[in-house]
Amino acid sequence: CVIKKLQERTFLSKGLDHLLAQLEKKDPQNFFAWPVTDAIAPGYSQIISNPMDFSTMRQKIDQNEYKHLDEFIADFKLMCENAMKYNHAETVYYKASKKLLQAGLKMMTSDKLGWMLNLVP
Ligand SMILES: COc1ccc(OC)c(-c2cc(C(C)=O)n3cccnc23)c1
Repeated sequence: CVIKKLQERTFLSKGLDHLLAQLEKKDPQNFFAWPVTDAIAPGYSQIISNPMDFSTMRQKIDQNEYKHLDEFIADFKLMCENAMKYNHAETVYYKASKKLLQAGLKMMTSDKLGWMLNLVP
């Protein structure tokens, strides 16, 4: 019923809020906090067709755009993979994104989160 759907929705967004906060702590330099601009990364918008960053993920949580945990995980992976595509392997950004991806996926795919995987069918 509608009430149950709404309850599940807020339950999921509470869980995603918590996950996002944990992920943001793993980016102390705030390289992933905001959209990357062509001003700071020449040609970025030509190379990266689907940009993603933590502030956009926050917006999507607040607008209930994530129906499942795996959609949230897909955006997190997209954000990290963009950084590994645009930046060369020896850059601080490539290294930070590789480390963030590994630590983030480890945290999100642990069995502790099983309860979130089947929320909001
Ligand atoms: C040096 O301080 C900042 C501050 C914010 C940034 O992105 C939001 C970035 C940044 C973040 C990135 C990424 C994530 O590719 N990047 C790539 C090239 C040049 N700068 C960046 C760097």
